[in-house]
Amino acid sequence: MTLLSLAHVTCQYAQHVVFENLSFDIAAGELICLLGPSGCGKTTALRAIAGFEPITQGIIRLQDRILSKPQQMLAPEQRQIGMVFQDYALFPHLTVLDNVRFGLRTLPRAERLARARHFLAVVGLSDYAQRYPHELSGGQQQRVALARALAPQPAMLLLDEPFSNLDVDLRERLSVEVRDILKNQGITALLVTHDQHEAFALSDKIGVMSAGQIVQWDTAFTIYHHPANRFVANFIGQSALIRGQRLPNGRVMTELGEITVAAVENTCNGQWLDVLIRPDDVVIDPHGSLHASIEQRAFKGADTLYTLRLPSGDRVYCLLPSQPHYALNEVLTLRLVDREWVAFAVD
Ligand SMILES: Nc1ncnc2c1ncn2[C@@H]1O[C@H](COP(=O)(O)OP(=O)(O)OP(=O)(O)O)[C@@H](O)[C@H]1O
Repeated sequence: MTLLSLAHVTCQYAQHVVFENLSFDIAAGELICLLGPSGCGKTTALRAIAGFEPITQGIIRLQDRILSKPQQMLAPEQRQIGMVFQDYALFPHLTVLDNVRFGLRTLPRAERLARARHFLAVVGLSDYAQRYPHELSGGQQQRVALARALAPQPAMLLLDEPFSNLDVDLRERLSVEVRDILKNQGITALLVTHDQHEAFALSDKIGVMSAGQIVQWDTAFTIYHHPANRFVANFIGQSALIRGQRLPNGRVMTELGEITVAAVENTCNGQWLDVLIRPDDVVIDPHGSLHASIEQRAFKGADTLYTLRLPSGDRVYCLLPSQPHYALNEVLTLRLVDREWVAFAVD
């Protein structure tokens, strides 16, 4: 069942159109992430849904209620939408408990207290109820902000780069934790971020945005392994593009061998294609037929990302367990994994 729907929405600041004709639906219980580079319009989309920005075309609905249409905006506090911001936005002079209780003013006193305590327990902070925000770590503050947003039991939650002030390790851990909390609570949520690891960890589906448009809407797995276009291929994960030529048998001949690629629109025999090779597409195999020398390596703890130079001078990436640790300039014997490859036509 669709909970939130944006249909043909345009949003602009004076004459500057941030996006036009933006449409997507979010089903009840889904965790969706808008992911895209800085300036592509993610935050503006979130602010339009939250009721902080007017729209000049289209319609935004939450179930059967109209939230926004041109010249008509439901006030943010009437939308039944909770917000979690990048900077936590906690009240510094209120305790953790009072921060969570703050949005429940319409409830009877005892119920406010019980509800606030319940949501502090949901985010694992019951023991911190009497502390002040400055006595908490960044991750704890963000969990208080989450409890505060959940306490009024909104119809859905919007999260604006919620983990970007946290260090990388904590960011990934908290993303997974928050996903569990939201799933356990059955909350529908829309997150915006430019951090793909955050998006991967938290969301059921990702809408990749570029210049005000959604260019792919799918699971993280599909977006990573089957990007819809070159922009998505380059923006998500590490990618190498290897030139190949379509053969009469429909397969593609590349320096890495003859491979089968997924359908590419408007291609014919002899056409040049760029085949996407991910770091996990290349594996060490003593019986493999590929040889490449190590040009660079980036140690990542459990794995190492190697930049490999092929005989032609083209490069591919290869992610391997960090042991054994191969040396720079060492020549590795490799093969490609068995898969249907994604390719893009060369203009
Ligand atoms: N209040 C504003 N007035 C005018 N232009 C704005 C305003 N806010 C944002 N913009 C412009 O609108 C465009 C989209 O901004 P937006 O903040 O939605 O992007 P974003 O994808 O969320 O970027 P980031 O990841 O950097 O937050 C940008 O070109 C930005 O400069």
